[in-house]
Amino acid sequence: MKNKVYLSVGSNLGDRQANLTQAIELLKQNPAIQVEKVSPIYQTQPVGGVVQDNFLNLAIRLQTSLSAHDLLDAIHKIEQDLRRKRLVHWGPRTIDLDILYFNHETYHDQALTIPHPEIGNRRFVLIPLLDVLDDPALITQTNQALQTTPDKNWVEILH
Ligand SMILES: Nc1ncnc2c1ncn2[C@@H]1O[C@H](COP(=O)(O)OP(=O)(O)OP(=O)(O)O)[C@@H](O)[C@H]1O
Ligand SMILES: Nc1nc2c(c(=O)[nH]1)N=C(CO)CN2
Repeated sequence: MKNKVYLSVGSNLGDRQANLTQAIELLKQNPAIQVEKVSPIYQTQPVGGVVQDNFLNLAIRLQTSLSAHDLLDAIHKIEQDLRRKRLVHWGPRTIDLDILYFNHETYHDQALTIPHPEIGNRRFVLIPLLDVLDDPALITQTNQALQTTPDKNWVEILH
């Protein structure tokens, strides 16, 4: 059985664009994952009060035969892979992958909260997500969230 999943991906350290590209490549190399659509890359103002460099963010729509928890494990491996590689060659790099939606299922346990609780508070999630959504109900919900979100941080498409 295939599961439809939306991910949010972000990087704000090192070669941010290469980090995003490598994360997508590693997802594609997993035979249990089919990447269906990748949003454009957006440059985004850091959210959360920590003084740090601007992020690059994107969203992904994929199909997978993995369970939500197995997908989380796969995502953690990708994060570790990229961090480890960068530690060796170029010093620390960051990549973060969050599961936004997994079908229409809800998870709330020690490892996973789905839908991701911060979706509505993050323009850097909502705007790329709109580029990859193909579910009319989620498109309506996401457009509404974009209009009502308290987040005022800028998000600009990267040229
Ligand atoms: N929907 C989800 N997607 C990814 N990780 C999740 C999710 N729900 C819970 N987690 C847990 O969050 C942990 C990762 O936390 P992390 O330090 O990356 O949070 P963060 O990226 O700083 O914050 P945020 O999740 O708000 O973006 C993972 O180990 C995972 O168990
Ligand atoms: N713009 C932006 N801000 C953030 C991001 C991110 O991906 N983009 N991720 C965070 C921790 O997950 C905290 N703040």
